[in-house]
Amino acid sequence: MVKVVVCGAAGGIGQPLSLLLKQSDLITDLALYDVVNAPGVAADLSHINTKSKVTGHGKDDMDAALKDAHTVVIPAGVPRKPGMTRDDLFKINAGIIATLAEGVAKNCPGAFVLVISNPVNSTVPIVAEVLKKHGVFNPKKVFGISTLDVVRSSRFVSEVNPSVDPKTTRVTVVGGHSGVTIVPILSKIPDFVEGLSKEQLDALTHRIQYGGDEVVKAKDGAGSATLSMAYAGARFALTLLEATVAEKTGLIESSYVNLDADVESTASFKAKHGLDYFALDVEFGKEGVKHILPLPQVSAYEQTLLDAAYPELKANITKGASFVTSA
Ligand SMILES: NC(=O)C1=CN([C@@H]2O[C@H](COP(=O)(O)OP(=O)(O)OC[C@H]3O[C@@H](n4cnc5c(N)ncnc54)[C@H](O)[C@@H]3O)[C@@H](O)[C@H]2O)C=CC1
Ligand SMILES: O=C([O-])CC(=O)C(=O)O
Repeated sequence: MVKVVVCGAAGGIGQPLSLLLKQSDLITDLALYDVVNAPGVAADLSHINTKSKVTGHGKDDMDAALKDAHTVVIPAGVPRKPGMTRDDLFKINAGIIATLAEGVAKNCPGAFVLVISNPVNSTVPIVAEVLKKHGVFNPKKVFGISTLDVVRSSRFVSEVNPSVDPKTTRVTVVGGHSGVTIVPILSKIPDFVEGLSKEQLDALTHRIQYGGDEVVKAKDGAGSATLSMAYAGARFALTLLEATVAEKTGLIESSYVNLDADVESTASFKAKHGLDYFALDVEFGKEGVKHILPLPQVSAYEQTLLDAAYPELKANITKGASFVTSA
């Protein structure tokens, strides 16, 4: 059985994400959990003629939804409105995430946990601390989903230089998932940065760092990115399933992870910056994180971006972790 659970499945991200996951033959059971409308969404999706069996689980049915899950994807919680930062969501979403992590610890302690709910920089440490409290934390299995930053980068780069194919050009984005903590390493794209003026580089970098705000503003109070996030979340989840279920090798996605997932590769970076979590390119294996690729060589411009990211990231991590440890 390969059971995938979507928590927050009736929401703006949850519904299209569940639809995309329903396309996969690697999934045998697709469980949709939400505090509202999950049975309706499940009934609808269950008519699609692919292999997985779809079940819907309402408010009082979290344990059954999570029972024996292989992978749990979490887009549960509130999204931003114009004028808010992702950190403004902490007050409501921290408790939601902690409750779901308790459910994971109790019902599927060995599951891969993919955290979409914001603020990702803090919600991932919350999940980790709850799992630690229960003695079931495996840093190789908990992922913050920063894939949308990579997806956006590929697209935005192709808009600046139309000879770049957005589908095949992967941009490495490191750091975290909010504002200045999102650090695109554009210098790694062959022959790209050299052709840009300083103004173009500034504008592109800003657009990648604040791509979420662009959508929040355009939706004008009706929420944040949902369709592009569902695409990005499905891409991440399905790639992880290819590695863990189909045992394909050499698969890489960027993710915001606990650096202890690959101590050998990250120990000196962690010691130097005092950070427990950071988004880096991650190679997947059967058990989740196989290898965290080291921070690539960066330009002087990118070093300035990194220097701005570190303190904010550190504060976000501490806030998330202490929500659990000092509760
Ligand atoms: N990581 C990323 O790149 C991105 C993250 N997000 C974040 O994803 C989250 C969800 O966004 P949307 O789907 O647009 O919001 P939404 O409000 O449309 O959907 C959220 C769903 O979560 C459900 N929910 C609330 N409390 C729950 C609980 N305790 N258990 C289970 N379900 C619960 C709600 O009923 C709702 O259906 C937000 O925090 C948003 O900021 C959004 C876009 C990108
Ligand atoms: O901006 C937001 O609040 C949602 C998000 O994380 C994104 O679109 O990157």
